[in-house]
Amino acid sequence: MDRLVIQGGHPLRGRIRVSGAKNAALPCLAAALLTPDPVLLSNLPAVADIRTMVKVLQALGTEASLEPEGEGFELTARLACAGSEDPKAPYDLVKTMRASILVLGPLLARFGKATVSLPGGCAIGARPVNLHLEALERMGAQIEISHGYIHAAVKGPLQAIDHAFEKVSVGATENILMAAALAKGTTVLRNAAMEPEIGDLAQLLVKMGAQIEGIGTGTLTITGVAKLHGCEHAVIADRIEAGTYLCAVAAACGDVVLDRCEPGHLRALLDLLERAGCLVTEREGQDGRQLRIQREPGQKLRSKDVTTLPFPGFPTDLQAQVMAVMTQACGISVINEGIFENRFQHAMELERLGANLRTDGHRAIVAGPADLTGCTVMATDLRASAALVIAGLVAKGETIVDRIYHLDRGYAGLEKKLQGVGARIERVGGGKV
Ligand SMILES: CC(=O)N[C@H]1[C@@H](OP(=O)(O)OP(=O)(O)OC[C@H]2O[C@@H](n3ccc(=O)[nH]c3=O)[C@H](O)[C@@H]2O)O[C@H](CO)[C@@H](O)[C@@H]1O
Ligand SMILES: C=C(OP(=O)(O)O)C(=O)O
Repeated sequence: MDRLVIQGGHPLRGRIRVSGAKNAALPCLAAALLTPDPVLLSNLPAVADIRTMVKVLQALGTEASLEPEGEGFELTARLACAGSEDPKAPYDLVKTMRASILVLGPLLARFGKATVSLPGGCAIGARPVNLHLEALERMGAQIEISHGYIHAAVKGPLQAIDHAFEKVSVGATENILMAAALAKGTTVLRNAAMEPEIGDLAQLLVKMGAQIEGIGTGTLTITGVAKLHGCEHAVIADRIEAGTYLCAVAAACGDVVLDRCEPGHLRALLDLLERAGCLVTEREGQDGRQLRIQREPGQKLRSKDVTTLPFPGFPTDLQAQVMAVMTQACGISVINEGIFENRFQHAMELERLGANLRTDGHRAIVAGPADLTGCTVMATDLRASAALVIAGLVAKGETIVDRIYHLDRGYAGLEKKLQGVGARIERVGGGKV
Protein backbone atom coordinates (compact mmCIF):
# COMPACT_ATOMS: atom_id res chain seq x y z
CA MET A 1 0.00 0.00 0.00
CA ASP A 2 1.31 3.48 -0.89
CA ARG A 3 2.33 5.97 1.79
CA LEU A 4 3.74 9.46 1.74
CA VAL A 5 7.05 10.21 3.41
CA ILE A 6 7.56 13.87 4.28
CA GLN A 7 10.60 15.71 5.68
CA GLY A 8 9.00 18.75 7.29
CA GLY A 9 10.19 22.23 8.12
CA HIS A 10 10.80 23.62 4.61
CA PRO A 11 8.87 26.67 3.37
CA LEU A 12 6.98 26.28 0.08
CA ARG A 13 7.87 28.55 -2.84
CA GLY A 14 6.74 28.56 -6.46
CA ARG A 15 3.55 27.91 -8.44
CA ILE A 16 0.85 25.26 -8.38
CA ARG A 17 -1.71 24.76 -11.12
CA VAL A 18 -5.13 23.93 -9.69
CA SER A 19 -6.96 20.96 -11.26
CA GLY A 20 -10.62 20.68 -12.16
CA ALA A 21 -13.05 20.13 -9.29
CA LYS A 22 -13.77 16.51 -8.36
CA ASN A 23 -17.08 17.50 -6.80
CA ALA A 24 -18.16 19.36 -9.94
CA ALA A 25 -16.90 16.67 -12.30
CA LEU A 26 -18.81 13.82 -10.60
CA PRO A 27 -22.34 15.23 -11.10
CA CYS A 28 -21.36 16.41 -14.60
CA LEU A 29 -20.37 12.83 -15.48
CA ALA A 30 -23.71 11.56 -14.13
CA ALA A 31 -25.52 14.17 -16.27
CA ALA A 32 -24.21 12.44 -19.41
CA LEU A 33 -26.85 9.75 -18.69
CA LEU A 34 -29.56 12.29 -19.56
CA THR A 35 -28.88 12.20 -23.31
CA PRO A 36 -28.02 9.60 -25.97
CA ASP A 37 -25.74 12.19 -27.63
CA PRO A 38 -22.00 12.50 -27.02
CA VAL A 39 -20.95 14.64 -24.06
CA LEU A 40 -17.34 15.83 -23.90
CA LEU A 41 -16.13 16.88 -20.45
CA SER A 42 -12.70 18.42 -19.98
CA ASN A 43 -10.63 19.66 -17.02
CA LEU A 44 -11.59 16.57 -15.00
CA PRO A 45 -9.03 15.90 -12.25
CA ALA A 46 -6.94 12.74 -12.71
CA VAL A 47 -8.15 11.14 -9.48
CA ALA A 48 -9.56 7.76 -8.47
CA ASP A 49 -13.14 9.02 -7.99
CA ILE A 50 -13.37 10.11 -11.63
CA ARG A 51 -12.24 6.69 -12.81
CA THR A 52 -14.76 5.07 -10.47
CA MET A 53 -17.62 7.23 -11.78
CA VAL A 54 -16.66 6.32 -15.35
CA LYS A 55 -16.81 2.63 -14.36
CA VAL A 56 -20.27 3.22 -12.85
CA LEU A 57 -21.40 4.82 -16.12
CA GLN A 58 -19.93 1.94 -18.13
CA ALA A 59 -21.79 -0.55 -15.91
CA LEU A 60 -24.95 1.40 -16.84
CA GLY A 61 -24.37 0.98 -20.57
CA THR A 62 -22.52 4.20 -21.34
CA GLU A 63 -19.70 4.19 -23.86
CA ALA A 64 -17.07 6.16 -22.02
CA SER A 65 -13.38 6.83 -22.45
CA LEU A 66 -10.90 8.91 -20.47
CA GLU A 67 -7.90 10.62 -22.08
CA PRO A 68 -5.10 12.49 -20.29
CA GLU A 69 -4.94 16.25 -20.88
CA GLY A 70 -2.06 18.75 -20.54
CA GLU A 71 0.46 17.83 -17.85
CA GLY A 72 -1.50 14.71 -16.94
CA PHE A 73 -3.22 16.15 -13.85
CA GLU A 74 -6.42 16.49 -15.88
CA LEU A 75 -8.54 14.18 -18.02
CA THR A 76 -11.13 14.49 -20.77
CA ALA A 77 -14.13 12.16 -20.85
CA ARG A 78 -16.06 11.23 -23.99
CA LEU A 79 -19.41 9.75 -23.06
CA ALA A 80 -22.49 8.53 -24.87
CA CYS A 81 -25.29 6.64 -23.14
CA ALA A 82 -27.38 5.03 -25.86
CA GLY A 83 -29.95 3.28 -23.68
CA SER A 84 -30.37 0.74 -20.96
CA GLU A 85 -33.14 -1.81 -20.33
CA ASP A 86 -32.33 -2.48 -16.72
CA PRO A 87 -29.81 0.07 -15.42
CA LYS A 88 -28.04 -1.05 -12.24
CA ALA A 89 -25.25 0.66 -10.27
CA PRO A 90 -23.59 -2.21 -8.39
CA TYR A 91 -22.51 -2.24 -4.74
CA ASP A 92 -18.85 -2.98 -5.58
CA LEU A 93 -18.51 0.41 -7.24
CA VAL A 94 -20.98 2.45 -5.16
CA LYS A 95 -19.35 1.39 -1.86
CA THR A 96 -16.07 3.03 -2.93
CA MET A 97 -17.70 6.34 -3.80
CA ARG A 98 -20.92 7.79 -2.39
CA ALA A 99 -21.38 10.21 -5.29
CA SER A 100 -22.53 7.19 -7.36
CA ILE A 101 -26.01 7.94 -5.93
CA LEU A 102 -26.07 10.84 -8.41
CA VAL A 103 -26.95 8.45 -11.23
CA LEU A 104 -30.36 7.78 -9.67
CA GLY A 105 -32.12 10.99 -10.77
CA PRO A 106 -30.81 10.94 -14.37
CA LEU A 107 -31.61 7.21 -14.85
CA LEU A 108 -35.17 7.58 -13.58
CA ALA A 109 -35.74 10.67 -15.68
CA ARG A 110 -34.45 9.11 -18.88
CA PHE A 111 -35.25 5.38 -18.60
CA GLY A 112 -38.09 5.35 -16.03
CA LYS A 113 -36.27 2.87 -13.83
CA ALA A 114 -33.06 2.41 -11.89
CA THR A 115 -31.42 0.10 -9.40
CA VAL A 116 -28.68 1.72 -7.35
CA SER A 117 -26.86 0.23 -4.39
CA LEU A 118 -27.41 2.09 -1.12
CA PRO A 119 -24.11 3.85 -0.44
CA GLY A 120 -24.07 3.12 3.30
CA GLY A 121 -22.35 5.21 5.97
CA CYS A 122 -18.80 6.49 5.78
CA ALA A 123 -15.99 7.64 8.02
CA ILE A 124 -17.28 11.21 8.33
CA GLY A 125 -20.91 10.41 9.19
CA ALA A 126 -24.04 8.37 8.46
CA ARG A 127 -24.85 10.33 5.29
CA PRO A 128 -28.38 9.08 4.56
CA VAL A 129 -30.04 9.63 1.16
CA ASN A 130 -33.59 10.24 2.43
CA LEU A 131 -33.72 13.76 0.93
CA HIS A 132 -32.95 12.38 -2.55
CA LEU A 133 -35.57 9.62 -2.25
CA GLU A 134 -38.32 11.80 -0.75
CA ALA A 135 -38.13 14.29 -3.62
CA LEU A 136 -38.06 11.56 -6.28
CA GLU A 137 -41.12 9.92 -4.66
CA ARG A 138 -42.92 13.26 -4.81
CA MET A 139 -42.07 13.34 -8.53
CA GLY A 140 -43.96 10.07 -8.96
CA ALA A 141 -41.25 7.43 -8.47
CA GLN A 142 -42.08 4.18 -6.66
CA ILE A 143 -39.11 3.41 -4.46
CA GLU A 144 -38.39 0.16 -2.67
CA ILE A 145 -35.31 -0.77 -0.73
CA SER A 146 -34.35 -4.41 -0.65
CA HIS A 147 -31.16 -6.47 -0.47
CA GLY A 148 -29.14 -3.26 -0.02
CA TYR A 149 -30.41 -1.72 -3.25
CA ILE A 150 -32.71 1.20 -4.09
CA HIS A 151 -35.18 -0.04 -6.72
CA ALA A 152 -36.91 2.94 -8.34
CA ALA A 153 -39.43 3.08 -11.18
CA VAL A 154 -41.87 5.57 -12.63
CA LYS A 155 -44.71 5.11 -15.12
CA GLY A 156 -44.42 7.83 -17.76
CA PRO A 157 -42.32 10.94 -17.16
CA LEU A 158 -41.38 12.22 -13.72
CA GLN A 159 -43.74 15.01 -12.62
CA ALA A 160 -42.58 18.51 -11.69
CA ILE A 161 -42.79 19.45 -8.00
CA ASP A 162 -42.59 22.54 -5.85
CA HIS A 163 -40.26 21.23 -3.20
CA ALA A 164 -38.48 22.69 -0.17
CA PHE A 165 -35.60 20.51 0.99
CA GLU A 166 -35.84 19.93 4.73
CA LYS A 167 -32.08 20.36 5.00
CA VAL A 168 -29.51 21.84 2.61
CA SER A 169 -27.95 18.95 0.67
CA VAL A 170 -25.49 19.26 -2.19
CA GLY A 171 -26.12 15.76 -3.54
CA ALA A 172 -29.92 15.88 -3.22
CA THR A 173 -30.01 19.27 -5.00
CA GLU A 174 -27.88 17.85 -7.83
CA ASN A 175 -29.87 14.63 -8.16
CA ILE A 176 -33.26 16.37 -8.28
CA LEU A 177 -31.98 19.16 -10.54
CA MET A 178 -30.95 16.51 -13.10
CA ALA A 179 -34.24 14.61 -12.71
CA ALA A 180 -36.26 17.81 -13.10
CA ALA A 181 -34.49 18.72 -16.35
CA LEU A 182 -36.47 15.94 -18.11
CA ALA A 183 -39.61 16.03 -15.91
CA LYS A 184 -43.05 17.16 -17.05
CA GLY A 185 -43.75 20.75 -16.01
CA THR A 186 -41.91 23.35 -13.97
CA THR A 187 -40.11 22.24 -10.82
CA VAL A 188 -39.19 24.69 -8.08
CA LEU A 189 -36.47 23.58 -5.66
CA ARG A 190 -36.31 25.67 -2.50
CA ASN A 191 -33.62 25.60 0.19
CA ALA A 192 -31.37 24.26 -2.56
CA ALA A 193 -27.64 24.05 -1.89
CA MET A 194 -25.69 26.93 -3.52
CA GLU A 195 -22.22 25.36 -3.79
CA PRO A 196 -20.33 26.46 -6.93
CA GLU A 197 -20.29 22.82 -8.10
CA ILE A 198 -24.11 22.98 -8.41
CA GLY A 199 -23.79 26.12 -10.52
CA ASP A 200 -21.35 24.25 -12.77
CA LEU A 201 -23.71 21.30 -13.15
CA ALA A 202 -26.56 23.70 -13.96
CA GLN A 203 -24.41 25.42 -16.62
CA LEU A 204 -23.68 22.03 -18.21
CA LEU A 205 -27.41 21.16 -18.20
CA VAL A 206 -28.23 24.51 -19.84
CA LYS A 207 -25.67 23.71 -22.59
CA MET A 208 -27.51 20.38 -22.99
CA GLY A 209 -30.79 22.26 -23.56
CA ALA A 210 -32.21 22.39 -20.01
CA GLN A 211 -34.23 25.40 -18.87
CA ILE A 212 -33.02 26.53 -15.46
CA GLU A 213 -33.48 29.82 -13.63
CA GLY A 214 -31.98 30.93 -10.33
CA ILE A 215 -28.55 29.35 -10.88
CA GLY A 216 -26.32 30.24 -7.94
CA THR A 217 -29.26 30.95 -5.63
CA GLY A 218 -31.19 28.85 -3.10
CA THR A 219 -34.25 28.59 -5.37
CA LEU A 220 -33.88 26.75 -8.66
CA THR A 221 -36.72 26.80 -11.21
CA ILE A 222 -36.46 24.09 -13.84
CA THR A 223 -38.85 23.74 -16.76
CA GLY A 224 -38.60 20.18 -18.00
CA VAL A 225 -37.88 19.49 -21.67
CA ALA A 226 -38.62 16.31 -23.65
CA LYS A 227 -34.99 15.74 -24.68
CA LEU A 228 -31.51 16.95 -23.86
CA HIS A 229 -28.62 16.96 -26.32
CA GLY A 230 -24.85 16.54 -26.24
CA CYS A 231 -22.34 19.34 -25.63
CA GLU A 232 -18.81 20.19 -24.54
CA HIS A 233 -18.03 21.50 -21.10
CA ALA A 234 -14.92 22.26 -19.02
CA VAL A 235 -15.51 21.83 -15.30
CA ILE A 236 -14.62 24.60 -12.84
CA ALA A 237 -11.42 24.76 -10.78
CA ASP A 238 -11.28 22.77 -7.56
CA ARG A 239 -11.80 25.25 -4.72
CA ILE A 240 -11.04 22.56 -2.13
CA GLU A 241 -7.75 21.57 -3.77
CA ALA A 242 -6.81 25.26 -4.05
CA GLY A 243 -7.82 25.80 -0.41
CA THR A 244 -5.71 22.84 0.67
CA TYR A 245 -2.56 24.34 -0.90
CA LEU A 246 -3.36 27.74 0.63
CA CYS A 247 -3.58 26.04 4.03
CA ALA A 248 -0.29 24.23 3.36
CA VAL A 249 1.51 27.56 2.82
CA ALA A 250 -0.27 29.20 5.79
CA ALA A 251 0.97 26.38 8.04
CA ALA A 252 4.43 25.62 6.58
CA CYS A 253 5.24 29.21 5.45
CA GLY A 254 6.45 30.38 2.03
CA ASP A 255 5.19 32.23 -1.03
CA VAL A 256 3.08 30.34 -3.58
CA VAL A 257 0.98 31.39 -6.58
CA LEU A 258 -1.99 29.20 -7.47
CA ASP A 259 -2.78 29.29 -11.19
CA ARG A 260 -6.23 28.75 -12.67
CA CYS A 261 -8.38 29.10 -9.59
CA GLU A 262 -11.57 30.96 -8.75
CA PRO A 263 -11.07 33.19 -5.68
CA GLY A 264 -14.80 33.99 -5.61
CA HIS A 265 -15.45 30.37 -4.60
CA LEU A 266 -13.03 30.61 -1.66
CA ARG A 267 -14.10 33.81 0.13
CA ALA A 268 -14.69 32.21 3.54
CA LEU A 269 -11.19 30.67 3.58
CA LEU A 270 -9.42 33.72 2.14
CA ASP A 271 -11.05 35.93 4.74
CA LEU A 272 -9.97 33.55 7.52
CA LEU A 273 -6.36 33.29 6.31
CA GLU A 274 -6.07 37.07 5.99
CA ARG A 275 -7.49 37.62 9.47
CA ALA A 276 -5.02 35.00 10.73
CA GLY A 277 -2.14 37.06 9.33
CA CYS A 278 -1.34 35.67 5.86
CA LEU A 279 -0.97 38.00 2.89
CA VAL A 280 -3.34 36.91 0.11
CA THR A 281 -3.49 38.65 -3.29
CA GLU A 282 -5.60 37.95 -6.37
CA ARG A 283 -5.04 38.83 -9.98
CA GLU A 284 -5.94 37.88 -13.53
CA GLY A 285 -3.33 35.51 -14.99
CA GLN A 286 -2.76 34.35 -18.59
CA ASP A 287 -4.61 31.14 -17.81
CA GLY A 288 -7.47 32.25 -15.55
CA ARG A 289 -7.36 33.90 -12.13
CA GLN A 290 -4.45 33.56 -9.73
CA LEU A 291 -4.12 33.61 -5.98
CA ARG A 292 -0.86 34.32 -4.18
CA ILE A 293 -0.32 33.52 -0.51
CA GLN A 294 2.63 34.67 1.56
CA ARG A 295 3.68 33.94 5.11
CA GLU A 296 7.36 34.26 5.84
CA PRO A 297 9.08 32.05 8.46
CA GLY A 298 8.89 33.75 11.84
CA GLN A 299 5.73 35.65 10.87
CA LYS A 300 3.15 34.84 13.56
CA LEU A 301 -0.31 33.46 12.82
CA ARG A 302 -3.30 34.52 14.91
CA SER A 303 -5.80 31.85 16.03
CA LYS A 304 -9.32 32.21 14.57
CA ASP A 305 -12.58 30.39 15.19
CA VAL A 306 -14.26 28.51 12.35
CA THR A 307 -17.77 27.10 11.84
CA THR A 308 -18.46 24.94 8.80
CA LEU A 309 -21.73 25.69 6.99
CA PRO A 310 -23.28 25.24 3.53
CA PHE A 311 -21.90 27.62 0.85
CA PRO A 312 -21.19 30.54 1.09
CA GLY A 313 -20.22 29.51 4.63
CA PHE A 314 -16.90 27.89 5.50
CA PRO A 315 -16.68 24.51 3.68
CA THR A 316 -16.60 21.32 5.73
CA ASP A 317 -14.19 19.94 3.12
CA LEU A 318 -11.56 22.43 4.37
CA GLN A 319 -12.17 21.96 8.09
CA ALA A 320 -9.43 19.35 8.62
CA GLN A 321 -6.85 21.40 6.68
CA VAL A 322 -7.68 24.53 8.69
CA MET A 323 -7.32 22.58 11.92
CA ALA A 324 -3.75 21.74 10.83
CA VAL A 325 -3.15 25.48 10.21
CA MET A 326 -4.55 26.45 13.61
CA THR A 327 -2.05 24.16 15.38
CA GLN A 328 0.51 26.79 14.28
CA ALA A 329 -1.49 29.87 15.31
CA CYS A 330 -0.96 31.79 18.57
CA GLY A 331 -3.92 31.33 20.92
CA ILE A 332 -7.07 29.22 21.09
CA SER A 333 -9.11 28.36 18.04
CA VAL A 334 -12.61 26.83 18.31
CA ILE A 335 -13.64 24.78 15.28
CA ASN A 336 -17.33 23.87 14.97
CA GLU A 337 -18.27 21.18 12.45
CA GLY A 338 -21.78 22.11 11.34
CA ILE A 339 -22.33 19.58 8.54
CA PHE A 340 -21.10 16.10 9.46
CA GLU A 341 -21.38 14.38 12.84
CA ASN A 342 -18.04 12.53 12.76
CA ARG A 343 -15.53 14.64 10.90
CA PHE A 344 -12.79 15.01 13.51
CA GLN A 345 -10.89 11.78 13.01
CA HIS A 346 -7.81 13.71 11.93
CA ALA A 347 -7.70 15.34 15.39
CA MET A 348 -6.21 12.32 17.14
CA GLU A 349 -3.64 11.84 14.41
CA LEU A 350 -2.72 15.54 14.61
CA GLU A 351 -2.25 15.04 18.36
CA ARG A 352 0.20 12.22 17.62
CA LEU A 353 2.22 14.79 15.65
CA GLY A 354 2.24 17.05 18.72
CA ALA A 355 -0.87 19.23 18.23
CA ASN A 356 -2.46 20.52 21.38
CA LEU A 357 -6.20 19.99 20.93
CA ARG A 358 -9.32 18.33 22.22
CA THR A 359 -12.67 17.51 20.68
CA ASP A 360 -16.09 17.63 22.28
CA GLY A 361 -18.94 16.51 20.03
CA HIS A 362 -19.17 18.92 17.10
CA ARG A 363 -16.44 21.17 18.51
CA ALA A 364 -12.66 21.03 18.47
CA ILE A 365 -10.48 23.34 20.53
CA VAL A 366 -6.96 23.89 19.27
CA ALA A 367 -4.25 25.66 21.28
CA GLY A 368 -1.20 26.87 19.43
CA PRO A 369 1.43 27.24 18.35
CA ALA A 370 2.55 23.65 18.88
CA ASP A 371 5.96 22.24 17.98
CA LEU A 372 5.01 19.36 15.70
CA THR A 373 7.39 16.41 15.39
CA GLY A 374 7.21 13.74 12.69
CA CYS A 375 5.83 10.25 13.23
CA THR A 376 3.68 7.69 11.36
CA VAL A 377 0.02 8.71 11.05
CA MET A 378 -2.94 7.04 9.45
CA ALA A 379 -5.33 8.79 7.06
CA THR A 380 -8.99 8.05 7.75
CA ASP A 381 -10.72 10.00 4.97
CA LEU A 382 -9.91 12.26 2.05
CA ARG A 383 -9.58 15.65 3.74
CA ALA A 384 -8.17 14.15 6.96
CA SER A 385 -5.33 12.86 4.75
CA ALA A 386 -4.73 16.36 3.41
CA ALA A 387 -4.60 17.76 6.97
CA LEU A 388 -1.97 15.17 7.92
CA VAL A 389 0.14 16.06 4.87
CA ILE A 390 -0.04 19.75 5.88
CA ALA A 391 0.99 18.91 9.44
CA GLY A 392 3.80 16.71 8.05
CA LEU A 393 5.11 19.67 6.02
CA VAL A 394 5.39 21.62 9.29
CA ALA A 395 6.66 18.86 11.61
CA LYS A 396 10.35 18.49 12.41
CA GLY A 397 11.82 15.29 10.98
CA GLU A 398 10.03 12.55 9.09
CA THR A 399 6.28 12.05 8.90
CA ILE A 400 4.79 9.01 7.19
CA VAL A 401 1.17 9.28 6.08
CA ASP A 402 -0.36 5.83 5.69
CA ARG A 403 -3.52 4.75 3.80
CA ILE A 404 -3.23 7.44 1.16
CA TYR A 405 -5.74 5.70 -1.08
CA HIS A 406 -8.19 8.14 0.56
CA LEU A 407 -6.07 11.04 -0.71
CA ASP A 408 -5.90 9.55 -4.20
CA ARG A 409 -9.70 9.74 -4.41
CA GLY A 410 -9.56 13.51 -4.66
CA TYR A 411 -6.10 15.05 -5.20
CA ALA A 412 -4.44 14.91 -8.63
CA GLY A 413 -0.66 14.53 -8.28
CA LEU A 414 -0.54 16.01 -4.77
CA GLU A 415 3.04 14.98 -4.04
CA LYS A 416 4.24 16.16 -7.48
CA LYS A 417 2.55 19.53 -7.08
CA LEU A 418 4.07 19.93 -3.60
CA GLN A 419 7.52 18.82 -4.82
CA GLY A 420 7.21 21.57 -7.46
CA VAL A 421 7.11 24.18 -4.67
CA GLY A 422 10.04 22.70 -2.76
CA ALA A 423 8.34 20.27 -0.39
CA ARG A 424 10.33 17.17 0.52
CA ILE A 425 7.63 14.60 -0.03
CA GLU A 426 7.84 11.18 -1.69
CA ARG A 427 5.33 8.46 -2.47
CA VAL A 428 6.63 5.03 -1.57
CA GLY A 429 5.00 1.70 -2.25
CA GLY A 430 4.79 1.82 -6.03
CA GLY A 431 1.01 1.65 -6.47
CA LYS A 432 -0.79 3.65 -9.13
CA VAL A 433 -3.95 5.74 -8.84
C1 LIG B 1 -19.23 14.40 -4.13
C2 LIG B 1 -19.56 15.62 -3.36
O1 LIG B 1 -19.92 16.64 -3.91
N1 LIG B 1 -19.41 15.54 -2.04
C3 LIG B 1 -19.66 16.70 -1.23
C4 LIG B 1 -21.13 16.77 -0.90
O2 LIG B 1 -21.48 15.56 -0.25
P1 LIG B 1 -23.03 15.19 -0.07
O3 LIG B 1 -23.79 15.66 -1.25
O4 LIG B 1 -23.08 13.76 0.30
O5 LIG B 1 -23.39 16.07 1.20
P2 LIG B 1 -24.79 16.72 1.58
O6 LIG B 1 -24.74 18.18 1.28
O7 LIG B 1 -25.86 15.92 0.97
O8 LIG B 1 -24.81 16.51 3.14
C5 LIG B 1 -25.06 17.57 4.05
C6 LIG B 1 -25.71 17.03 5.29
O9 LIG B 1 -27.03 16.58 4.96
C7 LIG B 1 -27.22 15.25 5.42
N2 LIG B 1 -28.12 14.57 4.47
C8 LIG B 1 -27.81 14.56 3.15
C9 LIG B 1 -28.63 13.92 2.24
C10 LIG B 1 -29.79 13.28 2.71
O10 LIG B 1 -30.56 12.68 1.95
N3 LIG B 1 -30.08 13.32 4.04
C11 LIG B 1 -29.27 13.95 4.94
O11 LIG B 1 -29.56 13.99 6.14
C12 LIG B 1 -25.82 14.65 5.46
O12 LIG B 1 -25.74 13.52 6.31
C13 LIG B 1 -25.00 15.83 5.94
O13 LIG B 1 -25.07 15.94 7.33
O14 LIG B 1 -21.37 17.89 -0.05
C14 LIG B 1 -20.69 17.82 1.22
C15 LIG B 1 -21.11 19.04 2.03
O15 LIG B 1 -20.63 20.19 1.46
C16 LIG B 1 -19.20 17.75 0.99
O16 LIG B 1 -18.56 17.52 2.23
C17 LIG B 1 -18.84 16.60 0.04
O17 LIG B 1 -17.47 16.70 -0.32
C1 LIG C 1 -16.36 14.16 1.49
C2 LIG C 1 -15.90 14.30 0.26
O1 LIG C 1 -16.25 13.55 -0.80
P1 LIG C 1 -17.45 12.46 -0.87
O2 LIG C 1 -18.73 13.21 -0.71
O3 LIG C 1 -17.31 11.88 -2.24
O4 LIG C 1 -17.20 11.48 0.24
C3 LIG C 1 -14.92 15.36 -0.08
O5 LIG C 1 -14.70 15.63 -1.28
O6 LIG C 1 -14.33 15.94 0.86
